[in-house]
Amino acid sequence: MPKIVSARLIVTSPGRNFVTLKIQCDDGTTGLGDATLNGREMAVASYLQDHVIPCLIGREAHRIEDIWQYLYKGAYWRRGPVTMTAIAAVDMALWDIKGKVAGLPVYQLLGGAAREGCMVYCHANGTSIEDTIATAIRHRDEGYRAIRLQCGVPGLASTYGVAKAGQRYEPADADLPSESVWSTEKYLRVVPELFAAAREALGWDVHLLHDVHHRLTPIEAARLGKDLEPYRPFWIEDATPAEDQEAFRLIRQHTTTPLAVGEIFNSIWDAKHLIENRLIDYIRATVVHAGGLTHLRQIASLADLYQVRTGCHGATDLSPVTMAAALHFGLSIPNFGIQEHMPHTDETDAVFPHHYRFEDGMMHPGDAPGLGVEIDEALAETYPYKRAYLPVNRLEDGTLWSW
Ligand SMILES: O=C(O)[C@@H](O)[C@H](O)[C@H](O)CO
Ligand SMILES: [Mg+2]
Repeated sequence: MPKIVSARLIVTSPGRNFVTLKIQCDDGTTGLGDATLNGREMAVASYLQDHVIPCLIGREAHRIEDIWQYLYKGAYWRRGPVTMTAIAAVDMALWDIKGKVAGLPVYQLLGGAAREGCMVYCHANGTSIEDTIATAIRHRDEGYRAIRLQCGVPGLASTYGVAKAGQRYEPADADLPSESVWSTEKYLRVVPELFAAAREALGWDVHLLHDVHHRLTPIEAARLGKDLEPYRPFWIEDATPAEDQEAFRLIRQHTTTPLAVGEIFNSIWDAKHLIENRLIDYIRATVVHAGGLTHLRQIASLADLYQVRTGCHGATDLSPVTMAAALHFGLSIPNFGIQEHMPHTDETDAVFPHHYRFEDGMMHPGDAPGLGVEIDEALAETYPYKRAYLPVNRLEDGTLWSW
């Protein structure tokens, strides 16, 4: 049985910041785990370095469940994004090690392929409706079967998910959070126009998605869901802030547009009420922020009882290690729905050589043992950490609203 002899962190910024945990065993096997918590990266790095790594040394790497329970229950302070991201990093690295020792890709350890590949959706972000649709057409021609549409809002400056000409939002350049102005009224006028134009231009054979980024009230979200119904969106995401989960009942009473929630969830307890009350259709919890494969599997199993499917978060602030883990997971579970795919920069792909691949709108994790991702540490060192944040938004009168 391989024993853990060392564990260390690699922090690199080849476009965005990534925190990676590398665990090494006495037989020489190494495993990688993603520990990236966008905008709060160093908090997780410290949690691992100062508190978790000392507890790992000498443990049997194959005892994944026991180590998970030890880190979760032993912390006393259960749940929370920092804790659960740190546990996720350890968990991913241990599955990677188990796969390498067994000579099997992780999806085989999870039960084997339940489908041929994972359908992914990409992003079409534009400054205008025309611009967004031109990007969407390009992505469809690349083979994507599902596309998330976000466009600039006339009269508003750009913010995350809403771009304006000459003001494209660049998170990695912001040393402090940038501030933008938000207007729900203006936003709610443009999204149905975008979807109408998109169906006109793209037809009905491609799935269309939209992310609201938690910026609406329940009745506004209900209105948006109804307005989009004629265009059959695959989902609207994060329609309202999910702290108030009963809000989704109100949205549901008004619209059959499918709802996706959960990229900021870190525990099955965040998702339980929404799933058991059938208030959502897709759960977006991810490997990296929801306690790793060990815990995400529990969330997906609960969701499966209620025909809620997965739609895991996959933005570029989740590292290629998470992308690989998500694909092993998605390939093997019964209730996979869709996986987000925002391609990383070439620099990031070079730092994290990997075996996953995109073909014909689907992704596959590949058949290399373990997760199938490595890290080029010398190259990683050439991209030092740079503090970076998501933006914040205020209403036109200055009230702080959302990110
Ligand atoms: O659904 C998405 O891809 C966005 O909401 C991203 O999650 C955001 O950049 C934080 O990672
Ligand atoms: Mg989102």
